Amino acid sequence: MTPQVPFPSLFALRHIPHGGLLLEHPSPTNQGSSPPSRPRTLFEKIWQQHEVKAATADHPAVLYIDLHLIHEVTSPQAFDELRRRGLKVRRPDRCLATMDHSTPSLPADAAGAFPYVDDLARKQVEKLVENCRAFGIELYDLNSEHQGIVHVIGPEMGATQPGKTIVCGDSHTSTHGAFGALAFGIGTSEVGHVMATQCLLQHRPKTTAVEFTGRLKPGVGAKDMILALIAEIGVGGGTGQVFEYRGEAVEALSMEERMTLCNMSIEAGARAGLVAPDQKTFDYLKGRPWSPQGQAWEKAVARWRELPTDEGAAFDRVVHIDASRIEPMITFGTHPGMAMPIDDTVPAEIHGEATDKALNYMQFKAGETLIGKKVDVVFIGSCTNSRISDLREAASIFRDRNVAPGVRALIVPGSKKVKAMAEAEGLDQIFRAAGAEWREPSCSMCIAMNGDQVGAGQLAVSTSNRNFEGRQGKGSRTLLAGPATAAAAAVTGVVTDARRLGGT
Ligand SMILES: CC(C)[C@H](C(=O)O)[C@@H](O)C(=O)O
Ligand code: SF4
Repeated sequence: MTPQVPFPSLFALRHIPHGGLLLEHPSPTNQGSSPPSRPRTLFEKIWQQHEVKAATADHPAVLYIDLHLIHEVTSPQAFDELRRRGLKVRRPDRCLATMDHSTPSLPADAAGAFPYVDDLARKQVEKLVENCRAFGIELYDLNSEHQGIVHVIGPEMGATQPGKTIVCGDSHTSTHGAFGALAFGIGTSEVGHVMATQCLLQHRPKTTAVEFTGRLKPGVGAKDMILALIAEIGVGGGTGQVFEYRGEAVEALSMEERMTLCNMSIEAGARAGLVAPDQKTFDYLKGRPWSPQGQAWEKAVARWRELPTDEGAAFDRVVHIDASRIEPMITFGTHPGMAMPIDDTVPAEIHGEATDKALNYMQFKAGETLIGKKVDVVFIGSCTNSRISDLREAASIFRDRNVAPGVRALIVPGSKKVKAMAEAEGLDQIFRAAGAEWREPSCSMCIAMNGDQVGAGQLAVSTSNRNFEGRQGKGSRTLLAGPATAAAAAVTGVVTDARRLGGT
């Protein structure tokens, strides 16, 4: 019997902009857990391998967690709770901590002191050092060559691997799904729970296959794919779901682009996003510090090859997007679903929701184009777009050009490793010569917790993932876009379609 799919009304009422890229239908069959001989999805395989105890009528399932990523913002109360109860971290070897949110993007002074924005930020970071030491957890602190944004360093270190369950007290944990890991954000009390038990109580999500058919046009990337998807299905379109991104356009993406895609799954409300592991995944992971080595590597790859969704496996829902029709995207409003092709005009409503309140905040009018709007700040960074490929894309536009007068351009690599790689290639020289600021790894202006802010009323083009009111600083106005669009805005001083500039 086909179960009810829980969100048809949203789709029935929804306005489908840009010529209907999307067709949506529930797939014919769907059952709960059953014998392994039945074709299974990637999600089901990981879930079944990690279900310590199945859900009952009044109790969620108990799920074993392979990797717990930790940062300074959502861990202090969890550690306090362990202390209060006299508990240890059950598997410190399955935890990995870094500092990113409250950490300065400027280097230490000559005496080795870091320029924290305030005492709270300093205390948060110091507390993490103290807690990781006390509980025996590996930490990449500000002096470590491995430090960086939590969702950048996990994959980079090879800690993120196919088939793992990965959690972190952070909503963009979905990023790690790019490797075929079931990865999702958890709350602070759950952080404590996982620390103490290495398990988590979870309600089983539904599955959605997001099929990107066809190939992307030149000048269109993973950020555009995910913004196009969220614009189509809405910020609630993935609620209660795990997305599996599939199809030709997804297979063609690099691992870094797949991370960009999975990163913003949560912005559609999805619990997690997945891409099936393939040769690109294995090639990316081979030889990384946390990756299996020697014979263990061959065994792991053999196991990982079993993970992709079986032929004929059923999803609860299938969404089709024609990738060949996606244009470079930009947001115009105050959530990531308020996004449109960069050449379009600002709509008066989206998904049946009037946009007037958002447009009022953004100081835009329905019917106008954003092309040519004067920009104050450009931010290239965040766990969405701060990896080496993003910086290369941006550098190709900055090369032999200058940041436009009156524009502040801030470029923040996602990790120390990304920074070192970029510097080895001379990308920092390109950015600096253009007049951009080249910073130290941190979340920086994505969330404005470390003092890097967009001023009140200023308009920013940002490669990050959230454009909520005040997200980048009180009164800040954010346009989310990919690295090429952000770089093009920096060098022209206005919102620009990067394809018109060349260089990408
Ligand atoms: C601070 C943290 C809890 C938060 C999150 O969960 O995502 C942050 O990373 C964000 O991007 O808003
Ligand atoms: S870069 Fe931004 S979105 Fe990513 S973890 Fe940091 S604050 Fe959250």
